[in-house]
Amino acid sequence: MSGNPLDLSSRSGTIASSKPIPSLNSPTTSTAGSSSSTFGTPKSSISRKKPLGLDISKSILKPTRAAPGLPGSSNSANGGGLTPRNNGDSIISEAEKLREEIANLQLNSSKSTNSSSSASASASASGNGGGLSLPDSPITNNSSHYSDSSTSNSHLTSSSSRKKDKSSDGNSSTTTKEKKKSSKHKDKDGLELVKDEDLEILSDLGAGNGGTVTKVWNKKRNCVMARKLILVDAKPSVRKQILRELQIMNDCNSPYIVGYYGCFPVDVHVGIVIELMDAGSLNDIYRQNGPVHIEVVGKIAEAVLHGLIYLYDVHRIIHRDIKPSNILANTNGEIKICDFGVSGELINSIANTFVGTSTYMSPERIQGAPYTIKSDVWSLGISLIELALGRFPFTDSQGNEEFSEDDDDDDDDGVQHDPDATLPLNTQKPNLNIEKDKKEKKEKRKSKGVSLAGGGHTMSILDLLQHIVNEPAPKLYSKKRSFPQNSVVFIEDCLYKDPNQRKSPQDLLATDWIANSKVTQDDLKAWALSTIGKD
Ligand SMILES: Nc1ncnc2c1ncn2[C@@H]1O[C@H](COP(=O)(O)OP(=O)(O)OP(=O)(O)O)[C@@H](O)[C@H]1O
Repeated sequence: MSGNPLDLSSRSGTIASSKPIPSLNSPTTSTAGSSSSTFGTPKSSISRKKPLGLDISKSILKPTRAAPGLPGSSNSANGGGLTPRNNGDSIISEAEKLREEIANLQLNSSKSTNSSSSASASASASGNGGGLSLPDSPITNNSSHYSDSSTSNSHLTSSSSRKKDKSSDGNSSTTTKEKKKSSKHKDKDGLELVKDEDLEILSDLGAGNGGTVTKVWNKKRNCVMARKLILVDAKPSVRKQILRELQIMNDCNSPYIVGYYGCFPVDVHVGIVIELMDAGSLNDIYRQNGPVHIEVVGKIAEAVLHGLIYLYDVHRIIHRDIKPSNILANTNGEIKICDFGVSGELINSIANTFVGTSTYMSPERIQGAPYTIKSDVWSLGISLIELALGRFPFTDSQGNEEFSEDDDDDDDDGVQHDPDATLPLNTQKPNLNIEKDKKEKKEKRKSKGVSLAGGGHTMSILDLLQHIVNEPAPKLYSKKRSFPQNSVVFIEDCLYKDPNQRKSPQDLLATDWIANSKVTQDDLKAWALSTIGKD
C-alpha cells in the first residue's frame, strides 16, 4: 500500500485537517477477572450481519470482471489463453509477462505441501524455499521454465509455447536437461508442485474485496486445499510488486502463517493455492458463534504476534492488514495469519485502503506517518477487542447509548422475553412490542449513515477515521462481561495512540496474559471443533 491513505483531497476529504494525535495516558480499566476452563462457543448469540467494511466496496472490481486493459478476459475460471487485441499493446505485453512470470515462479517453487491439517505441524521457521528465481529476472535467461510451464499450464500464452519449442528440440542433451529439470520441479518431499489442473473445485469459502476463495480437492495428493483467485492489474509497477509478494509468500514457512503451495495465472486472475483452514476466519467464527472466550483470545494474540515477528525478523515485512478476516483457525487448534503484504498490491490498493482495512488502521497510519510493526500491533488490539466483545469496538464518540454495546445484547440469545419477573425466564413469551422497538431502532440507525460493523453502528468513514485519530482508544470493556485484568492491560498496551508508547510484539509476548496462559493445544482444538459444530 503506498502513499498517505488519508490524502482524500481528490475524493471527499477533510481528514487532512485532522488534529494531531493526542497522547493517551489512560489508566487501566478495572474489571473483575473471570475465566472458565471450557472454551466451547455459545451458539447463535449475535446477529449474522454482513462482514465489516464500508459500502464503498460496491465500487471495487470483483474478480469476475476483466481488469482494465487485460486481454482475453473470459469469465471462465480456468480457461482463456491470451488473445491480444490491437489496442493497448503495452498493457497486453505486461499482462503476458505477468502470466509467464507467475508460471515461472510456480515452477520454481520448492515448498513442501502436506494435507491441510498437518502442513503447519511440520513447518519450521527455518525453511525458506530455495531455487526461486527473482521475479524481475529476465525470463529468457531461463528457458527451461517454459518447457514445463507450457505443458503443465494449459492456459499459458502462445509466447511461452514458442519458447518451449525452442528449449526442447528432442536431442539427447535436452533429454538430460529435462531430467534435471523435472527433479528440480518437485518439492523437497519429492512431490510435484500444485498446478491448477490438479485441483477440483469443491465449494466456496468466501469472498473478500479483491478475490474469491474456494475449497478445492487436490486430485494428485488426495487432500483439500484453498484456492484464492485474485484479479490483477497488470501495470508494470504493480506487476513487479505482485511477483515480489508472491515470492515472499512462497518463501514463508512458519506455523503461524497460512501455508502457501503455489500460484498460477488463471485467465485474468492470479490463482494462489494455500492451506485450507477448516474452521475459517475469526471473523466468520465470531459472527456465527458469538464472542470468543477471552482466554482463547489470548492464544489468538500469541499466534498473531509470533506470525508478525516471523514476517519481520525473517522477511523484513510488515503485515499491514491484521483483522479478524485475515486470522484463520483450523480444527487442529492452530491459528495462522494470511494476506500479508499481498493485500497491498494484489488488490486494488486505493479500494483496499478504504474497505475493511481502514477500520483497523492505527492513528499514525491514518495521518500518513511512516508505517511500522507497531501499526500492526494497533490493528491486533482492535481485532482482539472485536473477538472478545463479538462486535467491532468503535462506537459513537459520545458514548451515546444508541451505539452502546447493550444494543447488541438484544441479540445475545436471539429471543426477547416478556419482562414479567413473576414467571421463570424460560416460560416467558416473546414480547412482540420489543421486537417492533428493535426493528424501529435498526431503521433509525440505518438512516444515520454507513454501517461499519456487526453491531449495527453507524458512522461515516470520515467520522470513523476522525474518531480513531482524535478520540481515546477503545478498551476491553463490557457492561455484561468481565475480563481478567491482565487481558485488559494487554489490550491497552496494544492501543496506545502514540506508537512510541505502544508495546512491541516481543514485549507483548512476555506479558502476564500471554506468558502465563493455561490454555493448551487440546483446549484450542476443542474450541475450534465447537465453532464448526463438532464438539
Ligand atoms: N485458507 C483459507 N481457508 C479457509 N477459508 C479461507 C481461507 N482463506 C480465506 N478464507 C475464507 O474466505 C474469505 C475471503 O477471504 P479473502 O482473503 O479473500 O478476503 P477477506 O480477508 O475476508 O477480506 P478482504 O478482502 O477485506 O481482506 C475469508 O473471510 C474466509 O472466510
